[in-house]
Amino acid sequence: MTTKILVTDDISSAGIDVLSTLPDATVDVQTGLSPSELLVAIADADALVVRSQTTVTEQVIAAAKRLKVIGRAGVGVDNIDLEAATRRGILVINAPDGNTIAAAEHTFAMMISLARHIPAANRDLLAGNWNRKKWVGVELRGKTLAILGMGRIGTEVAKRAKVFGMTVLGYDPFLTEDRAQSLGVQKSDLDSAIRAADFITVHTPLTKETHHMIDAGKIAMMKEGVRIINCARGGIIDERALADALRLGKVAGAAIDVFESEPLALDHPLRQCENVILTPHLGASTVEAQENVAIQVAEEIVQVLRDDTFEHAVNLPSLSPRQKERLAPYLALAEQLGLFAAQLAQGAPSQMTVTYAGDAADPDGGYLTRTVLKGFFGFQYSGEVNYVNALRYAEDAGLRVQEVRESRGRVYTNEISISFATDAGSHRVSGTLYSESGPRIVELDGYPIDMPIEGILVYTRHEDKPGMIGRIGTLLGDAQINIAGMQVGRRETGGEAVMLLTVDKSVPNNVIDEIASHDGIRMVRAIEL
Ligand SMILES: NC(=O)C1=CN([C@@H]2O[C@H](COP(=O)(O)OP(=O)(O)OC[C@H]3O[C@@H](n4cnc5c(N)ncnc54)[C@H](O)[C@@H]3O)[C@@H](O)[C@H]2O)C=CC1
Ligand SMILES: O=C(O)C(=O)COP(=O)(O)O
Repeated sequence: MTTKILVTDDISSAGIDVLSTLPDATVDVQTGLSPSELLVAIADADALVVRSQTTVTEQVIAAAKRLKVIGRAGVGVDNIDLEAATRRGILVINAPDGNTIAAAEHTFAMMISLARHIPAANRDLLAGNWNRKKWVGVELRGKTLAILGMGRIGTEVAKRAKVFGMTVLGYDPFLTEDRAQSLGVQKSDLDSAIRAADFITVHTPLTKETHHMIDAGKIAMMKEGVRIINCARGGIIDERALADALRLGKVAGAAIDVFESEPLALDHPLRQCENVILTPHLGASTVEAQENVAIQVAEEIVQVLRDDTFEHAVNLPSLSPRQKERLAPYLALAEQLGLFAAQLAQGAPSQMTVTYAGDAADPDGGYLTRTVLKGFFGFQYSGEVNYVNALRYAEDAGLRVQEVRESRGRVYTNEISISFATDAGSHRVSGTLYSESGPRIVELDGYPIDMPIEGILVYTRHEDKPGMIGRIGTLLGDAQINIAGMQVGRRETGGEAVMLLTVDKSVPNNVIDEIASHDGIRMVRAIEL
């Protein structure tokens, strides 16, 4: 089946060229689709590429039967229902730095235009006037600029403001004192920054926390005659409150590139204000930025479709090449242990502890735990569970997962252990990775075992008395099931013993039931890996 890459917003042809390099793929460019047309177009798409115009709702995601990845040729992903995509295991990637300079320069253009009334003076002159007195502006030098959100764009704006001789206050929970100092920015809290500022510019994403971060209450705290710029996202500033403050003169001017609803409605109150500069979401609209973001996102889409690799996922932690190399061998071990644990469990556990010890304990952004859960829930939901949605499956199942890291393994140089309890009992399964023989199971419910973690296994816990192993062997033999390998263990003579067998074919339920009903058998599980 050919791969379909659906592109629903205008992206640079440089990006389309990159997408077209994927063998056996069709690049289907359909811009300006209505919501119902999008539902049809997305149905058989493997990848979707958008900018800010396409709204990727839960309904769109539900209509997509094959979608693996959504690429955002730009930064903000607030037009994509991330939660719905994550639940469906769809990777969302963006192009985080391709348009940084374009957005920072647009912000600066807006700030200077506000300070010097350039658009209004231009309009006035074109109307036939020559009003030199009317358009006297202010200088940026010596003024205080508050930057709310000191990420990529905020930082570039700060650098430029410093060159213009401005005092820069930065508000961002992730701005460290050291970083602020190195940029010549004063780290500030939100209220102090907006109280002190002559100019305020926002550069956060639109989230629940930043929605209406600037509202009527915050505007009331600002200096009379403050000037406000929003080249980040509509909704960070309450537009109605801003329009009121502009009309009253509390805010001397506002330059707005992005709106709560785009395109901006004809009767929107900001259109009625004199002292505003409005642009139609042009922050990223430079030739250079559009090439950058289109190429960046297209290259990643091609990589994801080709071999599942990516760098800028929004809903999955990205790993450095070094981390990837280190983790690669542990992925099979973690997934097999998860799959083993799922078949060991009878009933749903509410708590699981995954312990990483020795060489398996390096920080990995939770990647191995996602892998364990992919195995665990993959047993029940097969192809539906992947790295993107594994944590959601755990949440939905009410499973709390705890990670423990120990610098040394109990016996081995690397160990991964999963322990959990259900109504039917507690279990713990541990594995290690031998460089020569791959993943092995090394402990089961407290008993030392050493077997490759693969194939078809039968696990029993039984009374440690003569004849048990023989009886189990006979029952399997009667069912024409050949035993290929065997490990037994016990803690003390005459107590409980365990046995792990590898067998050559699947063990039917009735054979398992027969073994279970045998005198002295306490537990039996068939486990397929
Ligand atoms: N007008 C346009 O065409 C463009 C708009 N944008 C918008 O600009 C936003 C920022 O872009 P980048 O700087 O590239 O993103 P970024 O991720 O590098 O920076 C965002 C910063 O906001 C901070 N932040 C998040 N929540 C915050 C809060 N509640 N209070 C204070 N700071 C908070 C983060 O810590 C981060 O440092 C994007 O999310 C996008 O919505 C981006 C590019 C072009
Ligand atoms: O990258 C962003 O977040 C932007 O807002 C740019 O939007 P656009 O791709 O120009 O629709």
